Amino acid sequence: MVPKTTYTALEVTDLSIGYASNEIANAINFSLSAGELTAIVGVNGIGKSTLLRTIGNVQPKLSGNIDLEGTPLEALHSKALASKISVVLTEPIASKNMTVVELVALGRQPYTNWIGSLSPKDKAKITDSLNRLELRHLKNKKCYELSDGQLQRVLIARALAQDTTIMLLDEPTTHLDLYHKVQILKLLKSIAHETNKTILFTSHEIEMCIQLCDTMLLLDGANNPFGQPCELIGSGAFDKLFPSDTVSFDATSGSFRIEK
Ligand SMILES: Nc1ncnc2c1ncn2[C@@H]1O[C@H](COP(=O)(O)OP(=O)(O)OP(=O)(O)O)[C@@H](O)[C@H]1O
Repeated sequence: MVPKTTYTALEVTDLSIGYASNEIANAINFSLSAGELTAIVGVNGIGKSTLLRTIGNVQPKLSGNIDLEGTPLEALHSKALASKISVVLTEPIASKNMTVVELVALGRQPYTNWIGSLSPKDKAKITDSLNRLELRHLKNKKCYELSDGQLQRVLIARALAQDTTIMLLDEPTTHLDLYHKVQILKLLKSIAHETNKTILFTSHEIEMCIQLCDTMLLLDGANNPFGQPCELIGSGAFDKLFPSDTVSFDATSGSFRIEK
């Protein structure tokens, strides 16, 4: 277990995101400590994936600031960035012909030498990631032989092997059944708390996030409230998320109720 140190791992200030001149969301402000599990939630098309990709430097911001451990994102060179942020996106992977262990080993690329040979430290990180994601028995399987849930765990293992301060995941529980959704979120929580990594992910599982996350960012196209789930519930942040004649939020149980 990595000793807990609290410092600001990621700070987002007055961020505006979008595509070319098309602004999708603005006034995004939040700050994440090391060892924190945080979900970005909000309705379809509000900009959750766009925000995650912007923080991961996959696409440019429109304006505002993104600071990683006090350094502006744009001041970091790609190699330094790859040792600070790992990103798991929803796009299908091009390398399904690889074995599980080969794909996880790709996470070590920022650290390997010019011929890409793995040091004992690289091998230890790969083994640790496979163990933590319960993938040892699958390590020699081809990725195309895996179920969606198993592949999701492999992609998280690759990001974990990258050993970055911050892990970004776009909808890590899509396609999974209820049990495996909970399993993945609990796993992410244990990784964040036990290894002091900051994990930020997008999700539609708002009720699950309320129960399992340390903090949540609710993209709502207006104020984008951020805080601990209980604070967001207390401030009524979830109440207007969906049209109340269809779905309403019950603050006592922290769950949504379908209006019949
Ligand atoms: N490559 C792109 N070019 C232009 N606009 C885009 C692009 N990708 C997404 N958008 C638009 O940006 C907006 C936000 O999309 P985004 O995928 O970030 O939302 P989201 O909250 O993640 O949605 P969902 O919950 O449906 O996954 C949408 O209106 C979408 O049409």
